[in-house]
Amino acid sequence: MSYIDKINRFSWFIIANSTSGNGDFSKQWKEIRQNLNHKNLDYSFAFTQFSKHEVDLVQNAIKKGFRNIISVGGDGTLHNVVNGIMLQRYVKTSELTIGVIPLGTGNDWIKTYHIPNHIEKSIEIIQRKKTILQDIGVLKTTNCKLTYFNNVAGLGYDGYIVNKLKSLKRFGAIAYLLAGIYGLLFYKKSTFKIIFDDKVIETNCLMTIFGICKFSGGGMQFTKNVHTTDGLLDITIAKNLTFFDLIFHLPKLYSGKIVQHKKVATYKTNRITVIPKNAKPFIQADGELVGTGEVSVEIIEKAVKFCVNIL
Ligand SMILES: Nc1ncnc2c1ncn2[C@@H]1O[C@H](COP(=O)(O)OP(=O)(O)OP(=O)(O)O)[C@@H](O)[C@H]1O
Repeated sequence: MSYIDKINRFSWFIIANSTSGNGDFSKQWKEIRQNLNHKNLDYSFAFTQFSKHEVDLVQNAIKKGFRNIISVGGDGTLHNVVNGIMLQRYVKTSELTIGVIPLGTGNDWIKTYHIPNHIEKSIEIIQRKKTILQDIGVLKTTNCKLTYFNNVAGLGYDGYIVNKLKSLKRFGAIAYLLAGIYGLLFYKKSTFKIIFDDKVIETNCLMTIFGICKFSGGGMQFTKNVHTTDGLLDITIAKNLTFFDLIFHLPKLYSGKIVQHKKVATYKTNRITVIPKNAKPFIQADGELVGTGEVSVEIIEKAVKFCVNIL
């Protein structure tokens, strides 16, 4: 074991995004440091200076010998930390552990694992270090650009909402609902050709979702029977759903019962391609915009360890 391994095996490297969420970051950071010190966790930290800076920060930390990373922020910060891990070549990704202290607006990934949106409780979960080796998805978009995701990705209406959210996040968690309603009024469906296993489905489509975990869009559930370690994507094809279908079934978007609607089909697969026929819809991954138009998706089984709330 090298000197670096020895000093960093139990150390955490914290990557903090001061722009996440709508809280007073300096107050939240003070509370985080007090809790970490109180629990005697050994850590170093860095603040992101610009969007996607997480990728470089995580790679430098791994290069220095850190194997445990804490993401302080929302789903976007975590998404970028995961991308940094998946793109580095210093160490096997499954040897790396991520903990999350949620400070974001939607904080959807933590909901699948019952991690509370609470600084002290989330640090307790990190300290316990009960981990799950979770699957990670990979999207291939135009020009063969690869983007990894740890929660939910999709294209169509959900991508349109993510694009709209940029100007609404200052309103806090309600931004997701406002963007959703805006999308219901203005988003135009198009025809998608969807290819997986031995199937080719061509349909007028509101959106196609690729799920690893359960929640997206600030607490909505579009996926069915999610298992985060089964090596399979949970596909939801929301076909010709109308404005009225969605408004009348709004509670079902949050309870997950929307997947039972006759215009919604669900599947499991490990590889899928979606080709929009007459439009270039936005593609989102974990609430971040990653491209437009055609996309191919695969899953990497049991790729990264996450600290989760298992008693
Ligand atoms: N210093 C920075 N300045 C500007 N943007 C940043 C900075 N650091 C990170 N970012 C970007 O901020 C974006 C949003 O962060 P994040 O998603 O964590 O917060 P959020 O949008 O409030 O939460 P959620 O996604 O859970 O709703 C991410 O794309 C991230 O790359």
